Amino acid sequence: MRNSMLRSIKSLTTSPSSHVLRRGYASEAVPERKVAVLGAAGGIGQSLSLLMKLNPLVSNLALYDIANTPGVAADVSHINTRSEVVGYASDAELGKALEGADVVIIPAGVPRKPGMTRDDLFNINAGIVKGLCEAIAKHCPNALVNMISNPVNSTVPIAAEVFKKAGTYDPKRLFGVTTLDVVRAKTFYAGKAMVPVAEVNVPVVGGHAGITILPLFSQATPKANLSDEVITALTKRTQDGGTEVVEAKAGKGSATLSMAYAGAIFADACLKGLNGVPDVIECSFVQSTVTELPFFASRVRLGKNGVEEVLGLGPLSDFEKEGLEKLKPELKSSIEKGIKFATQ
Ligand SMILES: NC(=O)c1ccc[n+]([C@@H]2O[C@H](COP(=O)([O-])OP(=O)(O)OC[C@H]3O[C@@H](n4cnc5c(N)ncnc54)[C@H](O)[C@@H]3O)[C@@H](O)[C@H]2O)c1
Ligand SMILES: O=C(O)C[C@H](O)C(=O)O
Repeated sequence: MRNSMLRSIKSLTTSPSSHVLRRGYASEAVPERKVAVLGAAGGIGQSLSLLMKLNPLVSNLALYDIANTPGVAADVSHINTRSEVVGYASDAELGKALEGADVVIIPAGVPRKPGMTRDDLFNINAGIVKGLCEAIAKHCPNALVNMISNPVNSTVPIAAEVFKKAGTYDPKRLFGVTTLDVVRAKTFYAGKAMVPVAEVNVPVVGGHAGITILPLFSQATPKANLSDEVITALTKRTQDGGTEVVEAKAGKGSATLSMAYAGAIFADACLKGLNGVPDVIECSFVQSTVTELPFFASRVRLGKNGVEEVLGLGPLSDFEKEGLEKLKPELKSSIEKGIKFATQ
């Protein structure tokens, strides 16, 4: 389909039945914000598009995929919330999808099957991410980029190199989405610590694959007196959380629903930061000087320009210090693999 506008339906901005809109418009002016989802018709993309349609901070939602976009865009566009939804279905329409975007979320690419590592996705996903980032550099160089496509430890460095080559790189605007690791760590911790899950906070640092995922349960709140054995088991479960889902889905892909939830939380934090909401803090895989590695996930303060501040690791237990040293060689090599791919 050549026409770039597959579906464009303005939401019912005056509908008295919309609680979301009443909340959004009652007392404060909400700025216009465009969010683009690249890979919007996929397992993550569909649920994430739904969740972004429910977000009152979004005024324009651009849904892009190389397959099945019209149906997803038409479907999501019928929801009576603030944002206007437009679907874009081919490479020729990617520029229009990106134009004016404040936040670009990328869940495009293939997922794992049982027995695969995230790095096994590199050969296909590296090229997909590179192409999409070239288009971002051209059409919305100032957007905050939320990279979901795996292997995140390599796709973020690929994006950075593409942007450097285009002369648009701003490390404050590039994020690897590691929120799902935090979501899992919170859930698993709450179960063992017997505390209300909604009150739990756990930083997760490092990267997003196996042992590079390092949850800092010594800093978890509310505090609980968990044994070393339980902490070791919680750490392993968090590191293997993706594999747990891949195996349960038995060949039908990897985490999509929990990832969409996590992606929506992270994009919402980016939008809040852009809108000047103070003290918005999330963990993310960003350019970093927290360790000697050029990219590293840690807590990040978000603001009007993206990353306001990359926060340090805080005090680590001996177990976490050991985990930190163990993860560095693997993370380093994944970062270097991404850089090499993009610069060759
Ligand atoms: N960061 C994380 O925590 C996390 C969590 C879960 C999954 N993932 C990763 O997210 C990616 C997507 O997973 P999924 O389950 O949604 O896969 P999926 O196969 O269900 O969906 C991927 C979508 O990407 C689309 N696509 C492929 N090439 C594209 C391109 N060039 N431009 C636009 N769209 C394109 C496909 O058409 C498809 O609709 C995988 O790489 C997966 O490993 C990351
Ligand atoms: O495990 C995967 O392959 C997908 C994702 O990275 C996850 O953590 O669920």
